[in-house]
Amino acid sequence: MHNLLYINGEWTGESLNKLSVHNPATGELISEVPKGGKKEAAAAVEAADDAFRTWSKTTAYERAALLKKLYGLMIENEAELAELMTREMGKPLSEAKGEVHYAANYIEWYAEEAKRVYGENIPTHDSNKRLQVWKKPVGVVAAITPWNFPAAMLTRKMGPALAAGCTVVIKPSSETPLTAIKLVQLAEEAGFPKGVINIVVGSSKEIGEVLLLDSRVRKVTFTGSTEVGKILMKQGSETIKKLSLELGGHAPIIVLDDADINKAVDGTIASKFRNSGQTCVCGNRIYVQSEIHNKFVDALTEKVKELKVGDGMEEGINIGPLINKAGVEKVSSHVADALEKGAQVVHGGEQPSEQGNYYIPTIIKNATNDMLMMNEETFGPVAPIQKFETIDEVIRLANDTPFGLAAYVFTESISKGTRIIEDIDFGIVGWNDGAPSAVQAPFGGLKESGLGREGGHQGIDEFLEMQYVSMGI
Ligand SMILES: NC(=O)c1ccc[n+]([C@@H]2O[C@H](COP(=O)([O-])OP(=O)(O)OC[C@H]3O[C@@H](n4cnc5c(N)ncnc54)[C@H](O)[C@@H]3O)[C@@H](O)[C@H]2O)c1
Ligand SMILES: O=C[C@H](O)CS(=O)(=O)O
Repeated sequence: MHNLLYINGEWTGESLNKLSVHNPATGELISEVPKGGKKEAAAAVEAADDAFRTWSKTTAYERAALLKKLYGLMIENEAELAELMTREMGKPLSEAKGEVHYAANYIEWYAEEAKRVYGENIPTHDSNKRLQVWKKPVGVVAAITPWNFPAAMLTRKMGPALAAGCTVVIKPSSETPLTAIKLVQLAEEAGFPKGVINIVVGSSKEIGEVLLLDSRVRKVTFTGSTEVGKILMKQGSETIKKLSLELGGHAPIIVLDDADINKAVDGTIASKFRNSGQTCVCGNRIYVQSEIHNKFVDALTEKVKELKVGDGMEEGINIGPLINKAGVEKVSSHVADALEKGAQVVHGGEQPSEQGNYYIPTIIKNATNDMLMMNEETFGPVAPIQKFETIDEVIRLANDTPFGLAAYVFTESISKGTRIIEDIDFGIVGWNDGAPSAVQAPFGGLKESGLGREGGHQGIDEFLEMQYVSMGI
């Protein structure tokens, strides 16, 4: 099967100009994909709008059956999907296999949630009336996804949208379109009717304008940078789009003096270095209380030195390449800025060689709040450590950011942990846990990290409208 666009049940786009997909580890050309634009986006919206009339009338059980078939096909194709992800995005194969299951589990979870969309009976004030709340699918959904989790960020949207009875137009990142196209191929194989699922790859500005400005698109669900999220919010206001925004983060990791050092080190590594530090929930700044500071730095350094850097297709690799040269340049500039402002490199702090988009997993100490990496997403394998004295101080430091996605607290004290978590403004908190994400839990941020939640029973509400019905009898 070629890598094409999928619109109204047809694989199309052969005659269009192509965009190239390269392996970030080797630079090799993996595949070419048609570069779609306004025309293809408009055709996809048309197809999704037509299909909505029938798809929205299917039963929850019919939709659940198709989602379960797609789940089964994803698991059957785990190896191919994982290799595709590693080759187009760079993450180690072991992480890519994990993402296939994470992504498939969103499909399975929402196959069941489809059957639990309940309305309400409201106690009437008038014996001649009956009051009810009916739930209905919102309509045509545009799903715009990032490159760092090419499968999971798509199924976290596609799963609930389809389960609710919506139709979808997918716009994946041009860095990693192949995984998304493969998932749509599997959806076609599962038997989803034509027009229910459509995918358009290409000019994000052109495609985005169509998806955001066409009134037939009733919902836009976006995962990506806060900068782009703000653009989409402005565009969506033209037709009052329902919006879900899963945006950037800048997670603090807080380690108190009474922390279990092993939990704190293992949790920091899980949070910081997963996907080579290219996740929205990565710890971006590490605050360590003064008494435990040196012990924590030594223990973390010892573990980080064991992380192996290389091509994610090789056995035993923990840190793959960053997505592209720009990613490496951003990490290097953040490290250089920190060193200029007085930080010290404990381990790493450079590329292993000029070849490939690799960066050595890095530990930096004596970080201070004026450094770029303490304020902007580094999106790379760099762990800056700043010492603190009091709980009030670290709550102020943690909250001093426009972001509010994830945060991590390592303490064995129930009272201290509760006090900190109550006072920090983040949508997701790992308490002695560096990997909190789970399909059954609501994922999302506060402040400039986004709007709405994905995952959990809350995630399907983003694709439903409620209708209040007052019935005279
Ligand atoms: N909160 C979350 O769940 C979450 C998850 C993953 C990544 N992210 C964030 O995403 C960012 C990294 O991903 P990225 O580099 O792909 O982000 P990005 O914002 O550059 O791109 C995300 C998607 O938006 C598209 N896009 C870009 N400009 C657009 C426009 N004007 N109109 C329509 N679409 C447009 C891109 O092509 C891509 O498909 C980081 O900030 C990371 O924190 C957040
Ligand atoms: O990068 C953002 C992803 O949502 C991370 S997670 O795999 O969902 O934790």
